[in-house]
Amino acid sequence: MQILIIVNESAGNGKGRKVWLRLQQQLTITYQVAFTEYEGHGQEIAKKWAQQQRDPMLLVIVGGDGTIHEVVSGVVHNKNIIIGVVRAGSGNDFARFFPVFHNSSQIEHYVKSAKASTIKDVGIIHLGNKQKEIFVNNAGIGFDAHVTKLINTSRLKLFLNKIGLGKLSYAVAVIRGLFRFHRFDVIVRADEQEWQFQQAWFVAMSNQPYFGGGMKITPAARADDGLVDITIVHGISRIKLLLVFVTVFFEKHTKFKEITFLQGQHFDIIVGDDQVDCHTDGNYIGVVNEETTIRCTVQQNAWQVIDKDC
Ligand SMILES: Nc1ncnc2c1ncn2[C@@H]1O[C@H](COP(=O)(O)OP(=O)(O)OP(=O)(O)O)[C@@H](O)[C@H]1O
Repeated sequence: MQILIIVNESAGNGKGRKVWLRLQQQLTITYQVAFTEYEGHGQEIAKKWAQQQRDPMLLVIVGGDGTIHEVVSGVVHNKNIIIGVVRAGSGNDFARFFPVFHNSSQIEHYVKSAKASTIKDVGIIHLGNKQKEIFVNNAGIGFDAHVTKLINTSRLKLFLNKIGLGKLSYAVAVIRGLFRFHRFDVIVRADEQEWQFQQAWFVAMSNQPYFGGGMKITPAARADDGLVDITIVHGISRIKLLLVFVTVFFEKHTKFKEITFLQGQHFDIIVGDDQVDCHTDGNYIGVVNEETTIRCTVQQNAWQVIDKDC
């Protein structure tokens, strides 16, 4: 079985490089390696390799959720590619739900043994007619995407990274976002049904339960049920939103009347504001407005992951 390792050395504020150096020292099997050098490069590398592939290939990703998003985007519907991940990100929501490799011996054992894999769903969002993106973990519009944008554009992150406090940048961005963010009205439609929400903080579209670095926001989401799970947090104060974030860690947020859970095969989402931020798997993708219908669907049998924790 051919093995390609795609490494994002910058993932997890430099953790990618450390994890890779350890793997490199320990691996005794034959493999090829490619390093991502810029945003979107993971998708380009994965696509190029997958197109040439005639036999099964294990594609090992050393990185976080954003790198996984890019690589899976490059190989969806390619039956020869099996994804294995060695987590090296900051949030690592993928690794909280999907099976991953924890060390080099697990990779070697997998390659030498039965090489079992399972087939998973992928979420899809269309932003109007212009843009189509997949999501492996989740996509979101509103507060979570706004926080992602703040982290990406903040000079504070560079500074915190320099002094070894990079992990703080998420907390700082959440607090800044909490005071700046404008809540928005939103309509969600599915077949004949319509729901209207006022003063929404965010709409999360999930393929698996975890979001934002370990919050089990959508406990019912499963990546092989052919369904997408929508969570809308609406009509609550800033202080109560913080309370929601705390209770998510204990799965008590499901009791709030201001959090609505929907499940289905497809949804149309229309915001009543002119600039609402949007992300897929933690990668910021831009803004949507009243003119952009966001169509969210799911595709089954879209990609393969190693069968279970090795
Ligand atoms: N060499 C590089 N330098 C800078 N950014 C890169 C490089 N290679 C890839 N990237 C970008 O880095 C982004 C972040 O990577 P990734 O999501 O894996 O790490 P993370 O944000 O620390 O982890 P997580 O998403 O799990 O919190 C990716 O979306 C990718 O576009």
